[in-house]
Formats: sequence, C-alpha cells, structure tokens
Amino acid sequence: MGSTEPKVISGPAGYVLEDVPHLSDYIPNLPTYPNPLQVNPAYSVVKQYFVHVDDTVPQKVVVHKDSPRGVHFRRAGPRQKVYFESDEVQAAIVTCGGLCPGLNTVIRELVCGLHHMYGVTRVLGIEGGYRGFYARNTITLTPSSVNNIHKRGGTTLGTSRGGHDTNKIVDSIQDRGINQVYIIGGDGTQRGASAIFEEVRRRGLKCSVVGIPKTIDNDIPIIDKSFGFDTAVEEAQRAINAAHVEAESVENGIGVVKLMGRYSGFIAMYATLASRDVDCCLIPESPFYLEGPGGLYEYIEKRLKENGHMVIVIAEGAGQELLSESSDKQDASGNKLLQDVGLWISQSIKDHFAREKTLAITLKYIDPTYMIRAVPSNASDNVYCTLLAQSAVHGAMAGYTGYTSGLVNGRQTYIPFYRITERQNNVVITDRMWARLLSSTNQPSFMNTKDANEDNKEENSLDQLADGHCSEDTSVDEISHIFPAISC
Ligand SMILES: Nc1ncnc2c1ncn2[C@@H]1O[C@H](COP(=O)(O)OP(=O)(O)O)[C@@H](O)[C@H]1O
Ligand SMILES: O=P(O)(O)OC[C@H]1O[C@](O)(COP(=O)(O)O)[C@@H](O)[C@@H]1O
Ligand SMILES: [Mg+2]
Repeated sequence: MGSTEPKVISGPAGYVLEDVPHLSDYIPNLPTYPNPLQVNPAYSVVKQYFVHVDDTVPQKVVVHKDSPRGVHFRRAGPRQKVYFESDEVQAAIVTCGGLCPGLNTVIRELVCGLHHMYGVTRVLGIEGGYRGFYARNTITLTPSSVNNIHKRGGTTLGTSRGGHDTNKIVDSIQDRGINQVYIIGGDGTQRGASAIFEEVRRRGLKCSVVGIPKTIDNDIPIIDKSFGFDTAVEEAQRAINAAHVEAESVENGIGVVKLMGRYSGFIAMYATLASRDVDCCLIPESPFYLEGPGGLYEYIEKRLKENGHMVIVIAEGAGQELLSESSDKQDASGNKLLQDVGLWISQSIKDHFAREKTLAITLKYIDPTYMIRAVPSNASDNVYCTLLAQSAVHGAMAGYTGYTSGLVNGRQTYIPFYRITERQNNVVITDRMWARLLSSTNQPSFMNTKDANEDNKEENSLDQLADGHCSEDTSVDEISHIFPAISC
C-alpha cells in the first residue's frame, strides 16, 4: 500500500474540498455511537452546537466576482456521531521540536477536553518527544495532574529533536493499545506525524493520528498563525525596549536585537511593527548588504546623524550568506545549524565605524531568543490553545485521522497533513505587509525594482499553483487575522 491518496472532492463553481482521511476509509463496518455531548449539561442547551457534516471553510476569503469558489477545508467541531466509546479510548500526547509558549496549555486542554467532553479517562503522556514512544515509560495524565501547567512555560512532557523511528513508534502505539495520538510540534513534527499515520493505516489500526501545529517562527503554511506567536512578539517588545533605552541614552547609540526565525522572519517583522522604536528589521526573506550606496552602513550613518541613536532587529536566519564561516552542521532533526548573525552584525558594524572613523558609536547587542519562547502563553494564546486542543479532540472522536487541527480565516479546521508539510510559510517581501514595515522604519529595501518584479512573478506563480489565487490576496487575508488591528 503506498501513501494515502489526497481526498479531493469537487463541487459546483470551482468548489474544492481538500478532505482529511477517516478511519472508515480503511476499516470497514466501524460502529458509531451518539456523541456524549448530546447529554452533557454544558452543551445540551446550546443550539447548533454540532457541526454540520457538510460545513467547510474556504482557504481564501478575498475573492473577485468571477473567482472560482476555490479550496476548502473541513470545519472542525463536534459531530452527532462518534467512532469511539469513551471507555475504549486510550489517548497519548507528545510534544516535539523546539519550545513555544502555550505547549502546556494545549496538553492541559487535550486532557481536560477528552475527560470533560467525552468521558475519556485514559490519557498517556509520552515524555521527551518522539523517542519517548520507545525509549521511555509513559506517564498518566489526568485533569488534576495538568490543572496548573498552563501557568508555566515549556512543556511538562519534555521535548527533543531527532529520534523519529516510525516503526518503533507505531509498535509502541500498537503494544500500548493507543487509539488516539495527539502530536504537538512544528513542520518537522508534522512530517513525522504524517509518517506515523501512513504506517498506522498500513497496519489497519483503529487509531486516529492528529497533529497540532506548534511553531514560534510561524513557518507552517495554511493556518492563520501558530499558537504562542502573539506571546513571542509581545515578549520581544521587552528586549526591543531595552535596546532602545540603551541606544538613546548615549551618543550615537545602536541597539541590536536578535530574534528567532530560522527561515521565516515573522517574529522580527511583527515585533518591529508593534514596537515603532525599530529603525531597521532584517529577515531571512529579504537579502541585504552592508557596503556602498543603499547598504546598511550608509543607512546607519544617516540614521545616527538624523536621530542620534537607532535600533536594529535581526532574525537569526537573516544574512547567513554574508557570514564567512558557513557550516553544514545540522541538529538531530536535520535542521541546519545557523551562525550567530547577531554577534556577527554587531562586530561588523563596530569594525566598520572604527575603520572609517566617521562616527564614534556605542553598540549594545541583546540576544533574547530563548527568553521569548520559554515564557508561558499570554491570555489570547491560551484561548487559542484551548480551541485548537478541543477541535483536535472532536475530530479524533469523530473518526477523522491524518490531519492537523488549525485555524483558517478565523475558523477551526482539519487540514490534511500533505498541505501542512508541502511548503513553508514565509514573509512575502513583495506583499503589502513588508511595504508597511519599510514605510514604518524608513529602512532601505535592499532591493531594486527588477528584483522585486522577479520575486513577484515567482511568488504569484507559486501561490497560483498551490492555491489558485495570487499572493496579494493571501497576505492581506492572513494578516488581518494574525493581527486584526492592522487592517488594509
Ligand atoms: N521528515 C521527517 N520525517 C519524520 N520525522 C521527522 C521529519 N522531520 C523531522 N522529524 C522529527 O520531528 C521532530 C521535530 O522536528 P524538528 O524539526 O526538530 O522540530 P519542529 O517539529 O518544531 O520543526 C524530531 O523528533 C524529528 O526527528
Ligand atoms: O536551539 P534549538 O532548540 O535547536 O532551537 C532553535 C530553533 O528553534 C526555533 O525556535 C524553531 O524551532 P522549531 O522548528 O522547533 O519550531 C528556531 O527559531 C530556532 O532556530
Ligand atoms: Mg521546524
């Protein structure tokens, strides 16, 4: 049996549903049961609590008069029928990859959602990421054991990179009788979840495999934003404020702040837009250069002469091609290990002004990268984590599998794994949001018009292939949901 064929259903006027797999696709004659929420006092008073079986959510909400209806995803939420009896469920939860604010909230809400909504009492925690399935004992998770964990950063289950051995993991799932697996993690983790789903299906196991997208870098496509992102942007403000205070307190002061963002500069971009104290934001998607007209040094000199101080925010993946020592080293998951671009740029700026003797500068470098991801999630991320976790549980109970639970245009949906893992979410520098940033900082674009047109062509053709729409629509739409206050 090869990998699962995408379930794509077409309808009138260009309607397309990119559906998710269901246990009944490969296990015939599965019994169904009435959803216990029908008699749950908290939900039974709510009209239309159950999601209609045909409810779907459009990927794009900005359309033209003659646009096809386009791609849709299955709407998340409770169904009238479920495919598991409460006492039959043996759920397991695992967290993988780097930390992100909100991991503990998601764990808590999965445990409490299973327990309070569906009467599921058997929930196991897998410790230390994927390898915990086969290298560690499990721990029992109950509503009381997870009651306060959302107040702490990190993950109470522990996490790791590497160690994904599909067969050993599925052996462990099978041996322990696990029939719902909730896998919280980023792009690498979702690829791993997809491999687990394929193997579970190949073995014909009645086991729902569910991904919950975690990425502080906001680099997962399709979804409006990842949980913890707002918290990270908020926490980054503290570092930027410190850099600003240091810079404005001395003559020709420069504050440099390095933020996370391996390939996607979203945290740096939104932290810059939120702060208003940043004079230059450098991200991996926008190549820059140091010397000569239009370069960074020229801009720094101009800004210091105008204003006496400046703040530079740099994402960790920016400008890697400029660093002389490029390395092929990888972490245990196969992610490229990056050079410290913050240290490099700070030293380069100091060396430049010492050499040129045009200005006597004072530069302070602040590296808060791990601080912004180790904090507990803020109030809005906590609510988001709750909705994500509950949606994940409803889907598994309804027999869906092989999906990531995610927010699309403000609605909870189930997205097939292949759409989550096929590409990365990046800042599109030819879109309006990057233009807003450039006009807010007044920094050079480091780009000539020819480059911009070339990039625009590439992005548009990429997006048209993937989504049937142009990139402008994508960004406007996504952005208004990420930060509703910043509208077009
Ligand atoms: N292509 C892949 N197939 C299977 N497992 C993968 C794949 N890529 C990464 N993983 C596993 O997913 C886990 C997390 O991946 P990593 O890239 O470190 O973090 P993230 O999920 O946050 O991107 C690791 O245990 C890694 O082994
Ligand atoms: O030091 P670690 O744990 O490898 O983490 C560093 C990386 O983690 C990240 O926060 C993102 O990690 P994930 O892919 O796990 O979400 C990057 O921004 C950063 O490069
Ligand atoms: Mg990743």
